[in-house]
Amino acid sequence: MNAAATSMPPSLAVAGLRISAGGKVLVPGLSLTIGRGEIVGMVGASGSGKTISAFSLARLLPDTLTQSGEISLEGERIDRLSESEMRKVRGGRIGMVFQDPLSSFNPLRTVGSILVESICRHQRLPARQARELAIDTLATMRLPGRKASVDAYPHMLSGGQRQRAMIGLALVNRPALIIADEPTTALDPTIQLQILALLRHQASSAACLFITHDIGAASAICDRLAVMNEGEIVEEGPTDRLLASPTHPFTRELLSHAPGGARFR
Ligand SMILES: Nc1ncnc2c1ncn2[C@@H]1O[C@H](COP(=O)(O)OP(=O)(O)OP(=O)(O)O)[C@@H](O)[C@H]1O
Repeated sequence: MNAAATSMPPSLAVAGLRISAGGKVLVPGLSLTIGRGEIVGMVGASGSGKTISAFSLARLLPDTLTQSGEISLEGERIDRLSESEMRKVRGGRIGMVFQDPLSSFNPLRTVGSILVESICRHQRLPARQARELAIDTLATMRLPGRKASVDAYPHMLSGGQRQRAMIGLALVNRPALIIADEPTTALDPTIQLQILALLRHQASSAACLFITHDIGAASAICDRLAVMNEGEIVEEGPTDRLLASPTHPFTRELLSHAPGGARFR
């Protein structure tokens, strides 16, 4: 790594993130750093705080939850931005992939028009160029028949194709950070592998936070794992090291319950 690269701030740096619901503290003080091109898997049992932590990075928590703490994207404190400034960050510098693209995509809009709108808003390209970029992006995501996919409505695509389109939408504006929350949980295992490989390959220049309860899926694509329990990261380390020699009792328990363990490696 050269001197310029080492002096660059990480893509994401979180320090002292605290999330509460009324008087109840759900996440007491989370700190996490993700470098450019790195994929970090946040794993843990249901209710351990993975989703609320991920959503808080994009400031997407419901009004019933409050957050504090520092969130920096490429060195810029985004926790200090106004809501209207955050709207430019979401979909632009932060791309998001959720479990169920059918409920995230507007059913009345073609997949292409959803991409075009996002490209025009964040890259300020004219509509014609935006449509070309949408077509190219969907082709890169290996959706069939170039123009057929761009003009398809979400319900016309299979679950796997929809998820590819959602990854395309998350990546099209070349974000600094991708938040992928259980992106393959609803898909069958053979498709899961393809989608994870696509995410790994296409997200190569962004930082990616991959939320899952499936340690096998995390081990397939993550450089590092962060194990969550009751709102705290109890263990963090390179994927191979953490899977081979977990030190925290909760990590050991999580691994012992993983069906097939790290089955993709
Ligand atoms: N809107 C809310 N109001 C109050 N508490 C909430 C709210 N949303 C989530 N919680 C609580 O926050 C905690 C963490 O929830 P979260 O959804 O982040 O867990 P998770 O690790 O993502 O679980 P899962 O794998 O089941 O999605 C849980 O105790 C949950 O009940």
